[in-house]
Parts: sequence; structure tokens; C-alpha cells
Amino acid sequence: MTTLAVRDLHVAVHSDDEHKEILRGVNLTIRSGEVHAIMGPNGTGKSTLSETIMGNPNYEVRSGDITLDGTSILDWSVDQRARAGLFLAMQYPPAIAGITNAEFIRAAVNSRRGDDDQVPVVQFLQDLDANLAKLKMPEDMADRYLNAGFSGGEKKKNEILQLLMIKPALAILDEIDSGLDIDALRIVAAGVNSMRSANFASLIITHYQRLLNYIVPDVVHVMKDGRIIESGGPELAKSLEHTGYEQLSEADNG
Ligand SMILES: Nc1ncnc2c1ncn2[C@@H]1O[C@H](COP(=O)(O)OP(=O)(O)OP(=O)(O)O)[C@@H](O)[C@H]1O
Repeated sequence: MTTLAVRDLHVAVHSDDEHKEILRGVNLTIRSGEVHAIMGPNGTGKSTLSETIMGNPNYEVRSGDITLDGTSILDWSVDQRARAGLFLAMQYPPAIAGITNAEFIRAAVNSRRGDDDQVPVVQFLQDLDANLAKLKMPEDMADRYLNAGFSGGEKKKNEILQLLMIKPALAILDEIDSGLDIDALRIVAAGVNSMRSANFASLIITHYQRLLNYIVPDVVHVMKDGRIIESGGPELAKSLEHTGYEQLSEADNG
């Protein structure tokens, strides 16, 4: 069982000429078995939160804490966080020439499993083929360089392929629905839903209620101006579709 807690988190971003505070006191607790969604206007800090949880050094934690099962992870490297079970499906996954998709995924799977428990090659390939089929991805996508020349939708599916292979304890999915056609959206959502269990937690960042019709979250949060200003059940996402974000104010922040 895993509990990720974010406590009064203030984060600034390193840019050339300024140190702008993007997150201004975020509080969030996600436990195994739960799926949380974060919605909110553009530029409000959703990706900043996900990158900070994963340990991207471009984001500077000014104050507050992020804990995994009660232990602060602020000093942990990205690698340590990944080995502890955190996973980020990125909004803009980078392409890496020279490393095939299969090599990358195998290295990630083995890193998560540890030196004493490396995945046997045959088992890895069987698992990979099964998950490629599940996501309706052509088999040759495993042998292509990571994300090189992948379409927008293929990149998103590939992030979910990694999710299914690595089997993290807590997955942050940053706009995995953007750029997906309707069929791909269903396939990706089914892939995520197949991971749902008492041992898996997820934080889903999305702009669209539509994704949440397929992956029904336990909790929906609204982030605005670097804070979570409202939390509720799946019905909150539905009402936002009608009302938008304008009427929500920071005064609602608990
Ligand atoms: N590396 C960076 N350099 C400069 N500004 C940055 C950087 N990263 C993020 N920001 C700024 O921080 C703010 C929050 O960005 P972030 O990507 O977290 O928002 P978001 O809520 O995920 O937005 P969207 O819904 O549009 O994806 C934005 O104003 C963005 O321009």
C-alpha cells in the first residue's frame, strides 16, 4: 500500500530571467486504490505539480513537503522515485534516437524490479506483445527508437504501454487524452482501468470530462492559480463542463 502526500507545497520554476512561484500551497493525499483527477485552467500549475512529484530539477520546492508513506522524497532523484513506484506519463514525451522502445521499457521494468529480480527475456517479450495488442499498437513500434517519429496519439499510447509494463504503484497521467481519436481514447482508458486495483493509485490531469466518463475518478480536484481550490466527486467534473472555472474562487480553498 502506498500513500503519497503533498503538504503546503510551494514551487518556483527556474527560467532564464525570473523565479516565478507557480504552486502556492498545494495539499493532496492519494492512497492505493484511489484515482484522483485534477482539472483547471491552462497555466495554473498542473504539470508543475506532476513534474515536481516526479523530481524534475527545473522545479524548485520553496517550502512544504512531498512524502511517500510518511517519508519525505524531496531529496530523492527521479530514479529513486521511479524505483519506489512513482510513474509519470508525460504531456510531451521526448523522442530518444538510438534507444529502441523495447530496450527502454525493459530497462525501466528491470530498474523497478531490482537487481535480484530481473525480468526473463521471454517473459518480457510475451508481456510486451500482449500489451501492444491490448493497446492496438503495431508490433514494430517496440523496435522503433523511443517516440521517434511517433504521431501524437502513438506517443500517448506508448506512455500507457510503459505504464502497463512497469506496473507502478502510483501513476501520474498528464493529459494522456490530448490528441487521441475516439477509439484510441477508449483503448487508453481501458488500459488504465485494467491497472486499477487495491495496490494501484493514479493522478489524472485532464481538461476533458470525456476521459472521466471512461476512467471514473474517486476524487476530482480543481486547481487554479497554483492551489487546489475545490475537491469533490466525479459530479464536480460534470458541473465544471457546464459552469467553467470563472465562478470558482480561491476563497473556496480548504
Ligand atoms: N520551464 C519553465 N519556464 C518558464 N515558465 C514555466 C516553465 N514551466 C512552467 N512554467 C510556467 O508555469 C505556469 C504553469 O505551467 P504548467 O505547465 O504547470 O500549467 P498547466 O496547469 O499544466 O497548464 P496546461 O493546462 O496549459 O497544460 C505557466 O505560466 C508556465 O508558463
